[in-house]
Amino acid sequence: MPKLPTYSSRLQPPSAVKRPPSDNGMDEGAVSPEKKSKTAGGRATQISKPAAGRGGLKRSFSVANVSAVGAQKDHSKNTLASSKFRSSTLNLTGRPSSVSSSVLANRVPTGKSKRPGWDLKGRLQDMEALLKPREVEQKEWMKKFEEYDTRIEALETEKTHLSHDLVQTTTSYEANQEEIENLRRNLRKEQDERCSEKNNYENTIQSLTFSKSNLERQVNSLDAEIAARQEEVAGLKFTVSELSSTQAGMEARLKSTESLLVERNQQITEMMAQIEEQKRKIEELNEKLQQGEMVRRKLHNTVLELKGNIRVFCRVRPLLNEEIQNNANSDVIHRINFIDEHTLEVGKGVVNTSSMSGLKSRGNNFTEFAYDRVFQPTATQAEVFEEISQLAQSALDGYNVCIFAYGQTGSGKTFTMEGVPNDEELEGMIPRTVKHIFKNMEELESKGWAYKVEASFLEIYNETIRDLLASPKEAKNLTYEIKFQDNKKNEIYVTNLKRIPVENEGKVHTLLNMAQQQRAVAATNMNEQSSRSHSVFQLRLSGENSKTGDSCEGMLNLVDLAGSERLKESKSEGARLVETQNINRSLANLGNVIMAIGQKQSHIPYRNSKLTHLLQNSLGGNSKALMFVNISPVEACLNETQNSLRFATRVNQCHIGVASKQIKK
Ligand SMILES: Nc1ncnc2c1ncn2[C@@H]1O[C@H](COP(=O)(O)OP(=O)(O)OP(=O)(O)O)[C@@H](O)[C@H]1O
Repeated sequence: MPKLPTYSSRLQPPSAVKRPPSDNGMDEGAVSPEKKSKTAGGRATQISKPAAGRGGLKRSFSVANVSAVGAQKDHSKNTLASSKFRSSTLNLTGRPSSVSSSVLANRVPTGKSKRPGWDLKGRLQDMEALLKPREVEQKEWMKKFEEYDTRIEALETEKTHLSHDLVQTTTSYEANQEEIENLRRNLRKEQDERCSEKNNYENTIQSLTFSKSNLERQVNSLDAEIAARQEEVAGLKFTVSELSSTQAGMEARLKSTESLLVERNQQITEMMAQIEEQKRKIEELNEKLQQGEMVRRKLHNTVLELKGNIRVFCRVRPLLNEEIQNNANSDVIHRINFIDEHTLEVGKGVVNTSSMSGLKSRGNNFTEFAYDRVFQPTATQAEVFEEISQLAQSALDGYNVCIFAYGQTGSGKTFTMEGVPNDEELEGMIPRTVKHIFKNMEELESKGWAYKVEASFLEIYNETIRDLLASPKEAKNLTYEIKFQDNKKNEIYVTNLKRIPVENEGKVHTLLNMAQQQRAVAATNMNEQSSRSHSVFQLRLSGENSKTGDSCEGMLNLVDLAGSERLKESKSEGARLVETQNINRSLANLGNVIMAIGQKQSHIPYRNSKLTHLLQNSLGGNSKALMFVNISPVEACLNETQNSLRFATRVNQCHIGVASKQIKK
């Protein structure tokens, strides 16, 4: 495309020419004053600028009055006119401009000489000749400009249309975008809904599938059940038919049974009569049994009476380990001869063990002692109890029974009475008696006897009574005195002393353990030894016979006496001396009481000691007593042994009368 002609600042387009607003939004009036002033000063500024938006069309023009880029078509027309005019501008100095000169130089007819200065006419002709092609050229240019203008106008119009289209397109694009967005949103919503619907359907399908499989299973089991029922029905049908035939047989048998029944009824009536006869016989036998029991009791009592109401058993304990060592490692007892099961002899002579008979022969200075029974060191607890078990029976029959162990300290009294705790073989007379009593109580139950058992356990130390079944806290500030229950019954009791009901054998063991603990506490607190006190275990047995209406009340006293050392032998002093004196006094009084009873004295000195006072009812005429005299086999104890044996002999010689049964009133 040809370049647009430039405008000369000096050849401005007519001011009347109407100019459109510039492309960049600035109209002619928007030309800065600075530029206007510059233009007014006649100074022209050449600006060469690409005509943007005009299809790459470039124009070069003066900005004397027009500063806007991309002038409109009117403006273009004016500028073209100016350009035509400018092109023909002459240098007023009489010389053509450099461009025009060359052009003119080109137009001056070659071969003609240069007109002289004065030939103005000629020169004017030359110039007109030169201008003529210019005018033609100018017309062409004008035509071209007009074409350009038309084209520009068309382009402008097209542009306007395009802008309008663009706006419309943008609007519709935006509307479309919005609609698309809406559609997308709707689509997403729809997708979500469909998705949740799909999940719901899937869940429903799953549960339906599960239900279906369940139902299938049910159907299967029902099918199986139906099959089983059908089988059952078939079986039942078979059974019914069988039963029907059986029924027919049964009916036939029933008829025969009925006749048999009549026969049997007759037999039963006969048997009933026989049973009545048997019952009568049983009652007769029961009566005889009761009478037999009474006879047994009487005979039992008579046997004991024949044995004597106070009996004495002597028990010699074995040498203990330490004593064996001191006895030249021998368990041979040198100072005691066992003659038979009733007799022994004790002395300082030499025992001859080499006699032909095998029996130890009597040496010099031996004294013989005879008792109801003599137990050698080898005698077991069970063997000893065998001999006293009848006394336990007497307590159940309603007698007062007293079993006591007498002997010096360490002679085996406690071993005999209590034995070794928790060792069945070595348990002593108290636990064995209790066991025997409860066993007999059970047997007597079948004969109509029911018993109530109460236990007390006390200790007499220095003539003071202490309750071994009461804790120190319970016993605090309590005094224990021996009193008569009432004058009629003559029953002795100790004030504040605990009486604990005993339902079984086990309870008695608990009480024995409790008593042992109390003794241990007392021993620690008061620096005393158990051997320095008398301990008395009492069992009250009240029986009633629901068949015969009989009743009885027995009392069993099991006494472990304090050591019987003589004052001289004990060499005690101070508090121990007082203890020993008290013990000796009470033991001597026990002997005196027994003597007085034996001699049937009018006054029995029961009240001279707490022990005899307490045992008054069990040492009197209507009681049965047994004394163990416990003997130590140690040579060094020989004197005490002899003293004990002498005391026991005195007791053994007493006849304390005929025991009488205590009938409960
Ligand atoms: N028959 C026996 N068999 C075996 N050991 C016995 C026998 N008798 C007593 N003993 C033992 O001899 C020792 C003294 O016995 P025990 O304590 O019974 O004498 P005690 O006369 O009660 O003395 P204390 O008056 O001091 O209470 C104990 O170790 C005991 O186990």
